[in-house]
Amino acid sequence: MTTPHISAPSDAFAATCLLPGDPLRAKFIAETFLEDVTCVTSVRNMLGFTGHYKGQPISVMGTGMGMPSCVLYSTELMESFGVKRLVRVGSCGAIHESLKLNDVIVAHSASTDSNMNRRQFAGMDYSSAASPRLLQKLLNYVDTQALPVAVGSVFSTDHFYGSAPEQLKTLQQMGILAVEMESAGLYAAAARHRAQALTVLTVSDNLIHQTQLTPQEREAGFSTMIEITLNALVG
Ligand SMILES: O=P(O)(O)O[C@H]1O[C@H](CO)[C@@H](O)[C@H]1O
Ligand SMILES: O=c1cc[nH]c(=O)[nH]1
Repeated sequence: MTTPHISAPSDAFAATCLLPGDPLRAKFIAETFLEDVTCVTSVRNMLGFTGHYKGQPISVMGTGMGMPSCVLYSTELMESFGVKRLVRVGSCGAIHESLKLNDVIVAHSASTDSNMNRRQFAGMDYSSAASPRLLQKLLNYVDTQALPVAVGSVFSTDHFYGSAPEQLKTLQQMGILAVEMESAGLYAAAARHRAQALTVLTVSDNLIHQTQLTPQEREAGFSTMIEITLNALVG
């Protein structure tokens, strides 16, 4: 099976696929956490892998940055490779006072300044929400293990460098935890394909205190988030 952006056998992916933005984070996750790993696609260096975690098949593939790229790869994975559970494992900029660098967030919903979802929703505002089942699975695991994970709404923006101070203030007033660039599109694409999606994030930047992780930490860090996500999914 070949799609414009993924070249792999039609059964190359597991039904559950982790989706980091960074393809090198996908490689790190595959090599660090999965067993029996095969690299199944590398078109444009957007690396995808399939292996096993605690005996269960799991794939991991980069999506690139922003909603157009993430929705493109997610759509091909759902339509042509049988992926049914899509779990974004990304980085984000925290805007909530309670959050510190490296904290883990689960996004139950995602607002956006993008027009992508409106274009597919007859000009109306779609309510982008996580799969209740996946969210429940993750929260059950987190509660059982008493892990400090924040649950709330995030903001998926088209502009990494475009956040005006007044926009951040508006987001804070609505209780948004953090800013990232994909979840609103991913949640809507999954709904359209009757698939399940969830986003788990690690705080890489604090937009209030102007602190941030290094590029190396963004590529190869985030082990806490990955372990929580994998253990929740196979539990
Ligand atoms: O670390 P990833 O998963 O790429 O996620 C965040 O990082 C990128 C911006 O640096 C955007 O894709 C944003 O959503
Ligand atoms: O989209 C993102 C991702 C990480 N940090 C940010 O500030 N924004």
